[in-house]
Amino acid sequence: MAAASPATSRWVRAKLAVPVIGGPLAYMHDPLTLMRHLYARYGPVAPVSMPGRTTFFVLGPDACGAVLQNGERAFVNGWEFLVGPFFQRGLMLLDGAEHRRHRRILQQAFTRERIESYTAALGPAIADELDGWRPRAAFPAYPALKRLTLNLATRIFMGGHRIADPAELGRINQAFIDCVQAGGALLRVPVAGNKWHRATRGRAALEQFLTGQLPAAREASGDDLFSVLTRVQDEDGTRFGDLDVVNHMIFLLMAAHDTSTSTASTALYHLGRDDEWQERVREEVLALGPDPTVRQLSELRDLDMVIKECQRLVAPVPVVARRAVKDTEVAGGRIPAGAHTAVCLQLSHHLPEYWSRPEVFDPERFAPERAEDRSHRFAWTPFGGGVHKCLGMAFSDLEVRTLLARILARFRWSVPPDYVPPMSNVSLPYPRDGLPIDLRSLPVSASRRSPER
Ligand code: HEM
Repeated sequence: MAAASPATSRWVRAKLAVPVIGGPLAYMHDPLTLMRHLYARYGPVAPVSMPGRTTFFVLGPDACGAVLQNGERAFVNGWEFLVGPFFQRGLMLLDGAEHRRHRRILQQAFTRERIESYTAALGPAIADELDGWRPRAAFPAYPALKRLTLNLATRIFMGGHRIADPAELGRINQAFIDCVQAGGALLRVPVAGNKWHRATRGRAALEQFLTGQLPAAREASGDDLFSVLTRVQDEDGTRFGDLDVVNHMIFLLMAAHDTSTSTASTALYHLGRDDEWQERVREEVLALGPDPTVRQLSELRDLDMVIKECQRLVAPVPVVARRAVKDTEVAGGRIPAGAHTAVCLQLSHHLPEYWSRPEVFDPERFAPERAEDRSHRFAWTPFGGGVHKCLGMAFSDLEVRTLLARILARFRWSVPPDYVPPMSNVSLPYPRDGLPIDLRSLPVSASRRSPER
């Protein structure tokens, strides 16, 4: 791979040289530059000093694939350290036999029929939400998308138990933000007002809210995820207890809205810079007529390529966390027992060995004729791999497609050609400035063909 430029290498080296907090500082400032620098300097396994520990960064698709597949059973999940207290006992934080047992039960809530029933409500729900968007210059797209996807997640996943009161929704949204942001906290004990403290309060608010709704969800026998989780069972008839349902719901609601928001906001940014692609996917969507079904949307080729390209350029989960349980070797690099390990999915998406001009927005690279994502089994891994591979992949694909299709059918937007959003990388990446876009309604003649209600 091309070495990091001398200026960026100098910059990363300067940050890394700061004792104890240099690693997190370099990561938070620019994770991709850090990963490039480490890969050029150390190869597939690079030690980085973090507060209280050394974390081994795993770089490149061979090494990432080996850790994700975990053939030697040398790794367990490493999320506990980052977000354990706030997403405790969510599926991603479980291991071994317990993880398998919970995943088997949870899978019953993500069968094809269940996903179809969740997604049937997506179109009208998104249309409702978009009614509240007021087109203008510098429309803050990121917070609008985040509100929208959290509303969708609570509406689709919690059915009748959805949060109707905007103030309550605001509190719940903030509680999720606080829990996710704690992952990047340098001080990992609660001190009044710090990140850890806010996350502890956030977790308590989420537990209180969901526990309060639980009896109604049990009674309802509805088709929403919350009710379904109270009923699903594995082949031996094992079901979740109340605490399990609450723990899984907190993780699922977080997983379901932050990641989809990230993909949708990357798409608004790149389509806002590229009129040709924006028009091309709009034409594809409008050709389906006034009310496309989720199934029709799932067959759109250009929209598919755009979404994949956005998830390549900005992986919503840039790194997944593991911990070594024995001394092991990964792609020739040594990782000692007990070491925290950061599997750098994002770097694989940007390596010129696997992608032509990797920094360019070029959805056609996913077309069958080019299929750059097939250059390596682990070249494109926004959803991870191995036993923890994302359970919500199919749902999220349909959600993001429906969301973008509805936006394309209703609005046209742009960003200045030289605008690059300043990203926060404290936890999951998001544009710190709210991603201001110039949002306009489409002329009625165009939107008449749109999938409005
Ligand atoms: C663009 C959207 C999404 C992306 C990029 C994404 C990414 C990921 C990644 C990388 C992992 C693996 C974590 C690891 O290996 O430690 C994961 C796990 C998971 N995701 Fe997603 N996710 C998305 C949407 C969703 C949605 C919508 C849901 C639920 C409705 C969901 C539920 C889960 C669950 C339950 C796990 C844990 C699986 C396990 O540990 O067995 N995700 N996701």
